Amino acid sequence: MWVLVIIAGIGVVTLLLLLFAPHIRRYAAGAACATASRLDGKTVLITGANTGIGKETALDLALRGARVIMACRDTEKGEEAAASIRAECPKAQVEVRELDLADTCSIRAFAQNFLREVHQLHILINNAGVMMCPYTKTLDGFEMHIGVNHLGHFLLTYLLVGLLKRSAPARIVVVSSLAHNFGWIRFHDLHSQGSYNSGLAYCQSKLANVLFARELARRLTGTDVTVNSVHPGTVNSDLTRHSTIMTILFSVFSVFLKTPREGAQTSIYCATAEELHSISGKHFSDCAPAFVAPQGRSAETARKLWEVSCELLGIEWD
Ligand SMILES: NC(=O)C1=CN([C@@H]2O[C@H](COP(=O)(O)OP(=O)(O)OC[C@H]3O[C@@H](n4cnc5c(N)ncnc54)[C@H](OP(=O)(O)O)[C@@H]3O)[C@@H](O)[C@H]2O)C=CC1
Ligand SMILES: CC1=C(/C=C/C(C)=C/C=C/C(C)=C/C=O)C(C)(C)CCC1
Repeated sequence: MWVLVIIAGIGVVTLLLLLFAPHIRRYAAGAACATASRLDGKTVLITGANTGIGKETALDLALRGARVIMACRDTEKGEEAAASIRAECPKAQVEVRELDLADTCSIRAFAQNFLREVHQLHILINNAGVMMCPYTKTLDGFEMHIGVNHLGHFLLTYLLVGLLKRSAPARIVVVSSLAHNFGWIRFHDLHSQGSYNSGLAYCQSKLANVLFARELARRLTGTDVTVNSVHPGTVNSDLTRHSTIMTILFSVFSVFLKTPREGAQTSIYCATAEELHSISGKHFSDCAPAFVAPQGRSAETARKLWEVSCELLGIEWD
C-alpha cells in the first residue's frame, strides 16, 4: 500500500516538474544584463576565465569589443577556451596569460609582464575560485580557499591598482557569493590549522571578498576606480569538482540552477552598466543591489582583514 502511495507521489512530482519545467527554467535563469554598452578600446582582465562564469564573462565582453585578457593557471585550457570564444565571435580580441593565484611568485611574474606589455586596464574581474577542496596549502603556506579566493586576488589587485587608476574610469568586480552569509573571518586561525571544514573555509573566503571590495572601494574614493562585489547565483559549473555529493546534486537539479552564461550576467552588469559608473562598495546579485550579511558590513573587520592580508603578503598598501 505505502509503496503504491510513494510511487504515485513520485509520479505526481515528476509530472508537475515536467509541466512547469519552462517556468522553473525561466525563474532559475535569474536576471539578464540588459545594458548594450560597447567596450571598444577598453582592456579587461578576468581571472579563471578558462571555464564557467569567467569564460562566459570573457565571451560577452569580447562581443562588446573589449580586448580581453584571460588569466588562467592552465594555459592549455585557457587557449581551448579562447579558441571556442573566437569560434563564436571571430573578431574577439582574446588572449591568454598564465596566472596561478595559489603562488605569489606567479602573481608577481604575471603582474610584472602585464605592466610591461599592457598599458591600460579598464576592468578587472576577480573571478577565479575554488570551493570545498580537501585541506591544502598554497605555495606560500596559505589555506587554499583564503589563499586563492582572497589573498591571491588581494595581491593581484595591489599590483595592478596603479594601472587601473591611470586608466580611469575603471572598475573592479569581485566575484563573491551568497555563501558569505555563512562565513566568519577566523582571525585566530585564518588558515584553519586548528580545525578545518571545507565548506566553512569557502564561506570565510567569500566573506573576505565582500569585505575586501568594501574596504578597497572606501580607499579608492575620488579615484574614479569603482569596486563592487557580486553573487552570481547558484551556477552549474565545475566549481563543485571537489565534492561528489554537490556534483551529483547540481547535475540532478540542474534545471533549478543557472547555466554559466546566466551566472555571468551580474559580473557583466557590474562591469558595463552605465548607471553604475559612480557606484562603489556595493554588492549585487541578479543585476540588482543585494543583501550583505552584518559580518560583511563591519568596517572594523574589513580594516583588520586588510591589515592581516598586507602582513601575510609582505606588502604595504595604504
Ligand atoms: N558556481 C556557483 O554556483 C557559484 C560560484 N561563485 C563564484 O564564482 C566564481 C567562478 O566560479 P565558477 O565559474 O562557478 O567555477 P569554475 O570552477 O567553473 O571556475 C573557476 C575558475 O577559477 C580557476 N582557478 C581555480 N584555482 C585557481 C588558481 N589557483 N589560479 C588561477 N585560477 C584558478 C579555475 O581554473 P581551472 O579550470 O584550471 O581549475 C577556473 O577557471 C568563483 O569565485 C566562485 O566562488 C559564487 C557563487 C556561486
Ligand atoms: C539545497 C539543495 C540545492 C541547493 C544548493 C545551493 C543553493 C547551493 C549554493 C551554492 C553556492 C552559493 C555556491 C557557491 O558559492 C540543490 C543543489 C538545488 C539540490 C537540492 C538541495
